[in-house]
Amino acid sequence: MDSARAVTRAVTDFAAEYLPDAEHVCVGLSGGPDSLALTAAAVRAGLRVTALVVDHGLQANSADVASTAAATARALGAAAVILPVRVGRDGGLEAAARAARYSALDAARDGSPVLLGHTMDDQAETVLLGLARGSGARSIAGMRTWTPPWGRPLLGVRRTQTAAMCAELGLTPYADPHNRDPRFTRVRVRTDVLPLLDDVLNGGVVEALARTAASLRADNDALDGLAADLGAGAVVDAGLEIAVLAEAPAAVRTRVIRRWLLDVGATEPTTRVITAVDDLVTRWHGQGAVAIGGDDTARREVVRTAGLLTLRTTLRR
Ligand SMILES: Nc1ncnc2c1ncn2[C@@H]1O[C@H](COP(=O)(O)OP(=O)(O)OP(=O)(O)O)[C@@H](O)[C@H]1O
Repeated sequence: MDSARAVTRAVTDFAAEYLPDAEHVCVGLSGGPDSLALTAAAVRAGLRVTALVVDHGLQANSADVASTAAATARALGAAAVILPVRVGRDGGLEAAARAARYSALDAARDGSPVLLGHTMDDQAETVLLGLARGSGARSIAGMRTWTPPWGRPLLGVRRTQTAAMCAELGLTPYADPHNRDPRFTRVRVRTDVLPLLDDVLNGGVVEALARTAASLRADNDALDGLAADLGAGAVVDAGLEIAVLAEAPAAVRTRVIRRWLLDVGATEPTTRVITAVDDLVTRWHGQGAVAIGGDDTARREVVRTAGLLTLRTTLRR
């Protein structure tokens, strides 16, 4: 029962640190080994647990998978709710399924935190993929343990441990064929790239990548703090003062710009938009504008005028 004990300990430690007052938690349960082990561990940790099982309706057997997962959760001593969702096609199937899943979990959680079964292996895959794609520090920093209402108690746990816990408890997790389908980049990273890299470097690669993520998160947090201080002094009449911004290093400037864009109502700004707005600060003299989207009725731009970045909304005819 070594793995069951280790995984349960991870959940107990997580709950003590982040949810000292919570008696009820939800668990996002796909039926796979990670979230099944998480559900069992949360019950064993003494929490009152409701397993939320999202049925994306994308595979012929999805309703059976969901009801088996829910039944297993009930047998473990948790309550279980199945949430059928309709998945659109916006931004690709995987992204649409993820968006539908998170919004269903959020709608069903009823004020409770939701624990997710991401493991150290997921973290390592995210870091490696981010590095290979030239992503910024924010995405290479990987997932956080606690971004309310989402908790990830298993980020320090290996996937081998969740599988072993399921075996120890006699649980049969669902083996999602997607998780073995080599057409998915992440699957190739998991099955081909990481094992090879681990072999070449004599082991420890997953742990090392997770350490990289953790140290980047610490650096990011420090830069976020500096940016918050600078941003507080740079906002004038809902605009951003260029002179204050221009003195700061790029990592701080771009953070102030991102925060300000969010505050003035931009949806999650892309790196391209942030870089273009930053160019208004560092390269433009006089006037300039960057489109930041909008909708059918209005066009939105960031404009540089008289030492200030401001948001301009123009109604479309
Ligand atoms: N259909 C689902 N219903 C509820 N929660 C889900 C669902 N799919 C994923 N999740 C949650 O998100 C986490 C990460 O999802 P991901 O797709 O990476 O995992 P997975 O392949 O389903 O593996 P596992 O179930 O073993 O965690 C899961 O551990 C689970 O907590």
